[in-house]
Amino acid sequence: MLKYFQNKYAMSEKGAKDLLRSIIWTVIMEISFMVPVILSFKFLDEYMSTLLNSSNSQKNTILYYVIMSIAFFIVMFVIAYFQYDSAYTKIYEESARRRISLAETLRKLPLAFFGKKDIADLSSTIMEDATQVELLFSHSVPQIYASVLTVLIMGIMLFFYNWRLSIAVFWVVPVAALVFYLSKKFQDKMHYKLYNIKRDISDKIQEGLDSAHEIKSYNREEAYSDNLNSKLDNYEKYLIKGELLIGAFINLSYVLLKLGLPSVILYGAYLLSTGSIDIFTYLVFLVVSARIYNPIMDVMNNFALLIFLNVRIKRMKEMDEMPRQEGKTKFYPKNYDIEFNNVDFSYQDGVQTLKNVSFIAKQGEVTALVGPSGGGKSTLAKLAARFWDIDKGVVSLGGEDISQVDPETLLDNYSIVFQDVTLFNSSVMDNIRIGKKDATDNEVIKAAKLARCHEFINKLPEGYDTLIGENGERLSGGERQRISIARAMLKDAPIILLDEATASLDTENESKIQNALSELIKNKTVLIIAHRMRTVSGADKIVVIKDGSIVETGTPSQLKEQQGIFASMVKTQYQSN
Ligand SMILES: Nc1ncnc2c1ncn2[C@@H]1O[C@H](COP(=O)(O)OP(=O)(O)OP(=O)(O)O)[C@@H](O)[C@H]1O
Repeated sequence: MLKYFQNKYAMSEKGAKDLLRSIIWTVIMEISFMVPVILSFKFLDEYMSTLLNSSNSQKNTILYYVIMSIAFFIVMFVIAYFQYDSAYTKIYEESARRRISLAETLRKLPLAFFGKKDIADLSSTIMEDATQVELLFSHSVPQIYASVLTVLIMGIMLFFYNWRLSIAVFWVVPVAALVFYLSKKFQDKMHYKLYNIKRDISDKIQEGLDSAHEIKSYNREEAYSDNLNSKLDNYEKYLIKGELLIGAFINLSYVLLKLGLPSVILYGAYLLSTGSIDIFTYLVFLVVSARIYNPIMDVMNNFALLIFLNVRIKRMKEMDEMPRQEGKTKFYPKNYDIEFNNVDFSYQDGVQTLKNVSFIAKQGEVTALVGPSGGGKSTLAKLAARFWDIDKGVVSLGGEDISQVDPETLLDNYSIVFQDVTLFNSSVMDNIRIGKKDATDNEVIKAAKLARCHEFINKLPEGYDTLIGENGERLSGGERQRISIARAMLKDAPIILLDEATASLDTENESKIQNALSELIKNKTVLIIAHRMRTVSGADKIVVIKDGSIVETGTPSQLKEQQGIFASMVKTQYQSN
């Protein structure tokens, strides 16, 4: 049972145990709710017979039942306490564990996995799905299982008590269940469809938020909102259709269930008149049939939620099963040479991005990756830092295969400056300090000066303490890039990856930064991607990548002599300048 819960609901062992405990307590609580009414009838039955027999034991009977009632009240209180604790407190603990484990999974996913579209999806899995699952587990799942068990236990007990009346109580259950079962396939389909439409809408909204500038500048607002509106209309249409049809099936099942009570009244009255049962038995069955259908209705009510839960759990499982990157957390390479050895890589099955790539980026040298757009330069740089794991071959650092090293440990050795700089809505000081958590203010300022940031930071309203807005919206492209360079300066790691690092800088700033970078990169392994040939002319080695393969390697002067792609790129750029 525990294993079943663990697999079905992607739970920890402790969570599965708590769920089982919660189900048991809910069953005990459901059954205990019937006891006071039965106790009252028992009391009435005995009290009446003592009255009729004019016996003297009336007082004793009352006292006995008062004590019983108080004792039972206490027992019910204790049961309710344990039920609450197991269904809420413990389930929330599991939920916290689930969120932590999802977040932990995120840490271990390949870094490059976090494309923009995926982020909307991931955050909805962590926040919305986890919240819904939490609600379902505290409010519905234990109740559903408990309801089924309660009906089973009560059914068996009643059957032994009086099988004929039990049939009158329970004949409606399989009939209602059949109608319900027949509608299940339809409900499944409806929920799946609705869920996907909803996800599609949140993706669309996220896309709108991410590309608000582009939408405005290309006058695409109307097209965007028409598209979103039609998706919302579609969602509403399905929602109404689904609610109506599901409601119709569920109500039909309810009506069928309700036929149970009149069956017991009529058949019980008949049995009573023939003397086959006594009045107490008749009353007990009336009480039971007034209550027993509630748990069954609960199951039906919550069944749709269970189907919905399955969809969400499936997504969580998918996330849990994504390939994680792990490896040793102690890593001391003997040098910082990066070597690609016969590397194949593809983002998607069937579309090979890199083919049989081999080259070395040596420590103390600047290795420049150049080539036509889409050739695979950025991909190569990302693979050098294990943003993805490769399909074939080896990428090694200091002779050690990086796929065996924990990505966080590995990245300690890298300073990375990308085209798209991510800044956080905190102070400039904190944004630079990301490069080195324990850096002093003076160290941050020194790095900022080297990256030519100091001047513009001082002009900000509160200098280094200025909050720079969501993703640095208050800074220009060049300023953001310089902040990113300052981070790299501060981190001062032995390997430097520069992806178009100076693309958004004006000529004056670019040359200043080039000087600063030349300080930074001394005796380091530098892998630089640059389109501008001026940037790479000082490189020690050029690697030309075209269509995912290396087509030329050598020093700039060697390649110029070869009259190949590099030479023609240099020529074209100087002509256009
Ligand atoms: N995350 C991704 N998922 C799928 N395909 C991708 C992804 N990133 C890049 N690609 C594809 O891989 C190929 C190589 O892209 P890459 O960005 O490495 O080229 P590049 O040489 O750096 O291009 P550019 O100079 O234009 O930046 C391209 O065809 C690109 O469409």
